[in-house]
Amino acid sequence: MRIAVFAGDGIGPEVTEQAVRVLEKLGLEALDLVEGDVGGAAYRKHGHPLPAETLDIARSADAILFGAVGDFSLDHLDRHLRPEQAVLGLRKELGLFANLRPARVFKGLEDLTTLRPEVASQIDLLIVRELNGDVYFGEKGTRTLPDGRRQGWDMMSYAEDEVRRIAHTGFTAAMGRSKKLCSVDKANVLETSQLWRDVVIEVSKEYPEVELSHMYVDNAAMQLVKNPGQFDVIVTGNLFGDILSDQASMCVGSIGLLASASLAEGTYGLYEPIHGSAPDIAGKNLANPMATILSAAMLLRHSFGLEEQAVRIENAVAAALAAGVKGGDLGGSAGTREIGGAVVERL
Ligand SMILES: NC(=O)c1ccc[n+]([C@@H]2O[C@H](COP(=O)([O-])OP(=O)(O)OC[C@H]3O[C@@H](n4cnc5c(N)ncnc54)[C@H](O)[C@@H]3O)[C@@H](O)[C@H]2O)c1
Ligand SMILES: CC(C)[C@H](C(=O)O)[C@@H](O)C(=O)O
Ligand SMILES: [Mg+2]
Repeated sequence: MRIAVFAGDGIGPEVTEQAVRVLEKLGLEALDLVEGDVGGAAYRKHGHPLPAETLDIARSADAILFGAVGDFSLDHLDRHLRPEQAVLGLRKELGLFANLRPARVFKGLEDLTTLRPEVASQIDLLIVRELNGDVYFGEKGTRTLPDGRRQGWDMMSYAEDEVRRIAHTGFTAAMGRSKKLCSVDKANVLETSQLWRDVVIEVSKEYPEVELSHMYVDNAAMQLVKNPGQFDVIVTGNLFGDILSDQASMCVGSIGLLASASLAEGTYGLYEPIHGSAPDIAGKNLANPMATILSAAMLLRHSFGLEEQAVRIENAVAAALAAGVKGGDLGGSAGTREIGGAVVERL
């Protein structure tokens, strides 16, 4: 089992190191980890955030464990050279169209979220975010209008096949959970969203057991705070899914807890925490590595079918939290390495 490890920038290397410790401790047969450069780190070394060598490594592997990319000191570069292009490029080049972002409250954290405990404790949801389309990948630019004003523009679009395949992912996920799917859009304003809604309704005919609902994204943001327990699976576009998943992370305690899987057709996937490179805490042993460790669990489950080992990791994280092992993000004092060690001990 060949896993590409792309640690990236900021806290990326710190949190990835702990996830690798966990994977190594499991004693998996034929574990083959191969590192590659991405993001700002790759730009500084090779002049590109996603060098051809890295893409080759990704293609030679069965799955990718990804840390984070982003470096504010490189934000002046042309967009195609900015660190974030590494993760965007991998998603597009490798056809990673389905982004699964689960959020649930771990035992013992009910009092640590920014919601009231009785509200937060209801959360066990999955955001299915489309990852290859939307305003992220449309044409974009800046231009000067005839009257001299500068204008930035980004084209938002979804083609029906793009909506259809993520809708199937959403319905399939709902079938495996409590058979409730909420499609989030902005169909009251956007044509892109109206097509999204129409296609989701068409696809729903193939899943008569699933209860489908629709919600506008502004309301969804509000409902996630008011009554998040109402959601099971949410399916949504690239931009709305990005925003709602950061919001969901605080509803369960911290962005340092939310893992994700970015899946292609088949078993190939990229697995990463939903957070970024957190330059404000980088290099200080302050980052919570649990989101990355939980992403490694998703990797074992989705790309290798190793359900038992995935559950071992998830249980070890839950046990560490229940024992009070918490980083600064959760009001505790455990450092990145200590948290990694606490999980490893409990595997
Ligand atoms: N997939 C990715 O690689 C990815 C995702 C999001 C942002 N980014 C990039 O990361 C950089 C920073 O972006 P940002 O500040 O908006 O978002 P961020 O997620 O990096 O950080 C937001 C806040 O959350 C905190 N935080 C994040 N992860 C944490 C962890 N594991 N433990 C404890 N605290 C944590 C940070 O300290 C910060 O205060 C930018 O360059 C952005 O483009 C990359
Ligand atoms: C870094 C950025 C391109 C990325 C996104 O917007 O998808 C990030 O915010 C995420 O959630 O993975
Ligand atoms: Mg994001």
